[in-house]
This record gives sequence, C-alpha cells and structure tokens, in this order.
Amino acid sequence: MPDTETAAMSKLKTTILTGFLGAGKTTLLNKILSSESTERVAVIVNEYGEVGIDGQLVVQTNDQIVELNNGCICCTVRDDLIAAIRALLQSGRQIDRFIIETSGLADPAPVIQSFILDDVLSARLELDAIVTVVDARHIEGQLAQEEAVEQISFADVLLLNKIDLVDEDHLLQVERDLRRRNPLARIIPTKDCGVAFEDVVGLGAFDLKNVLAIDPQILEEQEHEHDQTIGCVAFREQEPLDPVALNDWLTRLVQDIGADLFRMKGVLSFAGEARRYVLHGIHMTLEGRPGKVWQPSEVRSSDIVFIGRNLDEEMLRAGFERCIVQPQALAS
Ligand SMILES: Nc1nc2c(ncn2[C@@H]2O[C@H](COP(=O)(O)OP(=O)(O)OP(=O)(O)O)[C@@H](O)[C@H]2O)c(=O)[nH]1
Repeated sequence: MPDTETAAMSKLKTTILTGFLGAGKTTLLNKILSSESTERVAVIVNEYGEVGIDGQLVVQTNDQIVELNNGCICCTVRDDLIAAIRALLQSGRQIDRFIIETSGLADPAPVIQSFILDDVLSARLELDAIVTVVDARHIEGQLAQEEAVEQISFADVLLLNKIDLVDEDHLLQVERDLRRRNPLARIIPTKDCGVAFEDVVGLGAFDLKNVLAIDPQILEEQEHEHDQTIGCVAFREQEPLDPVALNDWLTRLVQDIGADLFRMKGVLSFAGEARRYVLHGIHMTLEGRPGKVWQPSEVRSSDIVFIGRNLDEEMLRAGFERCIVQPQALAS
C-alpha cells in the first residue's frame, strides 16, 4: 500500500460542531458524548465569553475536554486551537476522534482553513464533517449576522433544531431557506438535537471541492473581523444570589433589550439551594433548571454571561449586583 494511503487511513477524524448562539451545540455534544460509542473522543469547546460556562454544562465522561474561552477560534484564539490540538496529540493519550464545538459567533471558514494549511493538523487530522445546529425559532433574525450564514453554507449536515418551538408552516419555510442556502447538506429536523451518533459522526462527508466552490479564497489568509457592535459582558460572584430578584430583573431585561440580547447563560449559586441553577436565554426566551449538587469541597460561585449588540455593561452590572444577597441578610 502506498505510504500516502497508509497515512490517510491513520488520520484522526474531526467533526466541527457549529451553529449560532444558543442553537443547541452543547446539547448535541452531550448527546454524542453520552452515546454508547466506545471511541475515545478529544473535545475542544470554544466560547466567546471570558467566563466559560459550557465546560460546566458538558457531561462528565472519560473523554478529554479542553476549553478555549475569551474569543473565537476563527480569529483571536485560532492559534490556541492549533496549540491545543498539537498538545493533545503529543499528550500520549489514546484519542480516536476529535470534536470541536465552535463558539456561536465563529465563522467556520478560518477553522476549516487551519485544518488544511497547518502542517501538523493536515498531517494528523482529517475533517469528517461540518455539523451545523440551526435554531428553527430564531434563525431568521440571526441570518443578519454573516457568521450564521457561513455556518449554514459550509455545513455537511444541518440539524434543524427546536422544532417544538415552531409550527409546521414555519418549519417548512425555514427548511426551504436552508435548502436554498445549502443545496448539498443533509437536513435533519430535531428536538433537543435528538439524532443518532451515526447521523453526525463518522460521516466522511467533508469535501474540499464543495468548500472551494462556496469560498474560492478559503485557502488564502484573509483578515477576519466580527461585527464590532457585538460584545460580551460576564460576571462572576461568590456571594449567593436571590432567585426572586434575579428572575424579576431578567424578565424585565429581556422585555427591554431582548432583541439585542443574543444569548445569556449562567451557572448560578442561589442562597440556601443545594444545587446549582442553570440559566439559558436567547433573545426573549428564558429558561432555567436545577443543575449539579454543590459538593462541600467546592467554592460556590455564580457565572453569568451576556452576548449581544451594544450591551451596556454598567447597566447590566448594576442590575446583577441588586440580585446579590448581602452577607448581613444571610446572617439575620
Ligand atoms: N425548546 C427547545 N430547547 C432546546 C432544544 N435544543 C436545545 N434547547 C435549549 O436551548 C438552550 C441552548 O442550548 P445549548 O445546547 O446550550 O446551545 P449552544 O448552541 O451550545 O449555545 P452557545 O454555545 O451559547 O452558543 C438550552 O436551554 C437548551 O436546553 C430544542 O430542541 N427545543
């Protein structure tokens, strides 16, 4: 067998999970990691915010998980992505496959480019498929962002997720639009990213020819800039929060600035509660549920992240601080 063929066979397959903010990427990642597959997966989770929340929301398995926070792997932390993959390859750990969850604001093109142009990545890894999760309820508005358009264009598989939140007419309309934007991808309608492992992993679907047809310049270094009006505000607080005050504040907040508030997520410590509280917001949609129990050895704290357009950090900080239970209130 020619050497090149042997080398190609031994390359580690890599899936890129992408999709706009809140579409369901972490939900899909957890489905994949909880499947019965015995493969040892190395996962890289990229978040735009400086406070990493996803790392706390990914299921605990034996798989190796690396978090890259505070920037997008398509630009500011792109070198970190390459360094993280190289470090995992050199770690001596058994790895059968890589999965990379991009931030919701990532343009997949520069990420794809790294796999083709970087010496180590191109020699050791092979792109398996670009899997894009689409939020059936919010995608229409999200398409104003170029990154959301690119995430759909480059997909080999489109998970049309959150079908429970839209009616049939709306779903058909979104599906038609996806088909128009990407005639080749397989479209799978889902609720809670309910797909089989084999539907999204081990597809061998990535094809550089298709990618070049979409973006003939993809292999050239291009300056990549995000919309500068979009930003992130994050808070970490060790004092417990008051759930009633927080709920009142966030309910008012999404009414006031929901159109510009693309994403809000938090893992929170409420006064007197044994469990964490996990909060998700996407524009006007707010939902929360109890999370993992706090262990006695753990330092309780709340992490909350807001991503949106023209966010007013001081206003958000003042609102958040009003939800903190003051130590004297706890003592009395
Ligand atoms: N109703 C409904 N909610 C869903 C569905 N899939 C995921 N969600 C919820 O949507 C929210 C966001 O899901 P995530 O998996 O965190 O989304 P994400 O794409 O990883 O978000 P970012 O990484 O912040 O961009 C969570 O509250 C999920 O439970 C679905 O099919 N229907």
